Amino acid sequence: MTDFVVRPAVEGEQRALFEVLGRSLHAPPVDDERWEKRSAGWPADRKVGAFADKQPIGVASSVGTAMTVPGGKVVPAAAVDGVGVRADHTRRGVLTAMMREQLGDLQARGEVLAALHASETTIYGRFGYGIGTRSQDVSVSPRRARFRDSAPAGGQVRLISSSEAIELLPELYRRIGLRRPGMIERPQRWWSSQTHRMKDLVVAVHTGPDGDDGFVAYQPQDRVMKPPEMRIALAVHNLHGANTAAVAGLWRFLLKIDLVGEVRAFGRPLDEPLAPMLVDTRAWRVTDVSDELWVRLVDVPAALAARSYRDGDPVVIEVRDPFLPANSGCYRIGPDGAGRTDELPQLRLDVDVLAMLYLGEWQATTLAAAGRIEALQADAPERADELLRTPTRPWCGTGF
Ligand SMILES: CC(=O)SCCNC(=O)CCNC(=O)[C@H](O)C(C)(C)COP(=O)(O)OP(=O)(O)OC[C@H]1O[C@@H](n2cnc3c(N)ncnc32)[C@H](O)[C@@H]1OP(=O)(O)O
Repeated sequence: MTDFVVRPAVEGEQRALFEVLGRSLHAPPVDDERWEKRSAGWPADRKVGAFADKQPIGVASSVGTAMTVPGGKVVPAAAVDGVGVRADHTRRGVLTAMMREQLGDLQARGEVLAALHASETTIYGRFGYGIGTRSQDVSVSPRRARFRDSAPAGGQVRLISSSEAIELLPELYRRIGLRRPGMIERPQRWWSSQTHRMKDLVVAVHTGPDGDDGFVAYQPQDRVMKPPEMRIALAVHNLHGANTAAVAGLWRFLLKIDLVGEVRAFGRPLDEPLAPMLVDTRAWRVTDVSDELWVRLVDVPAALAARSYRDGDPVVIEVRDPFLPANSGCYRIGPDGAGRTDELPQLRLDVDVLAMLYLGEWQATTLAAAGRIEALQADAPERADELLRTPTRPWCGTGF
């Protein structure tokens, strides 16, 4: 029996919904001071609420953004950023009802994709989300990390204050931040939500031949400043460059800072080309690889039409989308683009699996071998790989 209602939140309900979210994520209660800091970044707009006896018991929030897709187009997208259900109301279908309401809202707004960072991998597949990007955490030893003569060099790095960072980074990110599939525009609200964090971070900017072209934000950790040990670790939370030279320049900077025993970087692209730049490749140690962005094709025809495809024989894919059935059907993808077709399918897959292929993270052959794709023609997975291949790994690089 449904004993709750799900509807868009209205003005005045924000704080109670924020509390529901916080509690579901085991955050401390929201006092006035904390709410003061967060309220501007938590408007009623784009919040779906669930209510039982008029009390809020669930929330699903999103922010409007845009995402780069393979080929370089940037499409309207939703960053789904706050989902929680009160612990005494879970497993009764509250999230399912909120997801239905939210996806309907995103469709109405004309958003082609939705994306989120999942707290658990078992939640979102049923709503059509699949792992669209993965990332790695690395630990680098500055003592061992010597760059080869062939590694990109040049450029300058300067430290800036947190108030300069608040001024400069939004514009810099706007110029350099959409270069890979999976990267998203950072709305002003995102930057505002980072303002209080920025004070704890050290920020450095890289300048290349065409001006500022990269930045890194890091934080000292595990401080040991007692002889004979004088060491800290640096935790890198954000490192973006317009090109490989800028990324390499920022890494060179981090790895030559005095008194640093380890540089830990979180959520880096899987194809960050740093290890092969080093004389001792084991100085670059991957400590974790995990799902980064879960992606949902909200409008499958528009999403497939927006990305580019490589040369190769076209493939007909049957997509099953029980949650948004209008997306279901057969699509022909080929070097000239993609669209609906009446032709017989050669591959059959669920919409969450299409999301795994869409940005180029996974190969159709891998997912067919795993039983996630049904190959109705034996060579169709290989042909799909050819068409969908991307020159760089997709990566988001923005937490939300
Ligand atoms: C983008 C983000 O914000 S990620 C953060 C997500 N939030 C959290 O992790 C906070 C803590 N957890 C919660 O608030 C809730 O448990 C939620 C939001 C994850 C799920 O809400 P619920 O209302 O319980 O989900 P709902 O009842 O609609 O479940 C739908 C299905 O998903 C399954 N499911 C839901 N949550 C989980 C989970 N954490 N692990 C495994 N299965 C799950 C249910 O068993 C159910 O399966 P069924 O359809 O086979 O019966």
